[in-house]
Amino acid sequence: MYEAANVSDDADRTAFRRAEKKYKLYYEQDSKFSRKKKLPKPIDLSELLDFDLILKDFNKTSVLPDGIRVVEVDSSPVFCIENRPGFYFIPGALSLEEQCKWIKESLTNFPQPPNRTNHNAIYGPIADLFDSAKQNKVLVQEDLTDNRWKFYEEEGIAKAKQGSCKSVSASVLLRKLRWSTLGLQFDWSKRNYDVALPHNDIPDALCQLAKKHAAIAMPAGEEFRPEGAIVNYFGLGDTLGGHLDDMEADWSKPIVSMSLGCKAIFLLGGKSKEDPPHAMYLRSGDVVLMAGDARECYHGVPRIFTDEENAEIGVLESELSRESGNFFAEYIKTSRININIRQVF
Ligand SMILES: O=C(O)CCC(=O)C(=O)O
Ligand SMILES: [Fe+2]
Repeated sequence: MYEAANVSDDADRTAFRRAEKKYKLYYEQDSKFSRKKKLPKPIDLSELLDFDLILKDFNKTSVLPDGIRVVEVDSSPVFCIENRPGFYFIPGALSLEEQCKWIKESLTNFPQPPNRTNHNAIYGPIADLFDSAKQNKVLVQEDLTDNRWKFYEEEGIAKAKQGSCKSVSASVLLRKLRWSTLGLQFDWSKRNYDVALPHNDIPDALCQLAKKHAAIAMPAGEEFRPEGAIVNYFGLGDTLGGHLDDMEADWSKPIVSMSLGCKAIFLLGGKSKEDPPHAMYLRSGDVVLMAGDARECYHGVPRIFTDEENAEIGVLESELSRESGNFFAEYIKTSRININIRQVF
């Protein structure tokens, strides 16, 4: 499914790869300041599709840019791209309250065992990562032979480390959280769903939300069945390389993909990496659907924005800090979370 963003299999040779390089984060020396200071290199954003703007213009004038179509769902516009059938963009689909709820769930409950995360391979299952980070705890290796790790308060570390065990702080682990899986667990080494792995159902409220937004992309008369989900966590400089999600049985069913936190650039290519991709902004609250032909289209995230001007999460940040203290707000200020929900069978 995924390939690392920095693989050089196709170097600069494909249109998709060239777009990834065009939008990814590079640093350059800042001539005005000290020699060491580096700043993000400015990029040309003029070709990006901005569905927030398209929506505003459409509401005012009923005019759409070339190549963009609209379908109305419960009197809210859903946008399509003419040459990418099966792709749907629902700007601002999630309310502020829903965004806050799913950010909090993504950080607290979703990475809890039996759900797996990228940390499983090294540390085994880790419970209560978010709370441990909040309490400045440290994960210490207890037993070398069976690779057991346990959280300690900072003052307990000296004792725990007497045997020169390895340790890592919970806040570093939270920063390095890259994915967690909900429902049926995806096995990254076998690149498939492993139904034998213990798992919980996807929470009902998330299922209902996914079903509601999936409806427009579903074959007539059928209801979306959320069976597995991948939660992606992005910090500054993190990318998701061009890929297809092809491990689900029935590609007529959509992938329902929700964006939370900092604004990102999404590339929607074609069925070949030679097809020039459409580049578009994904903002907190946007929902994207990929069904049918669009399931065969390469896509990826070459960039997230964490600077105040581009991240566009001021309202979200203040709402999060108002209702639940600074920890969630601090995390999301420099992060993006994507929840993508799939019908597996
Ligand atoms: O982060 C995104 O918006 C896309 C995620 C995605 O394509 C995936 O997880 O398969
Ligand atoms: Fe994907």
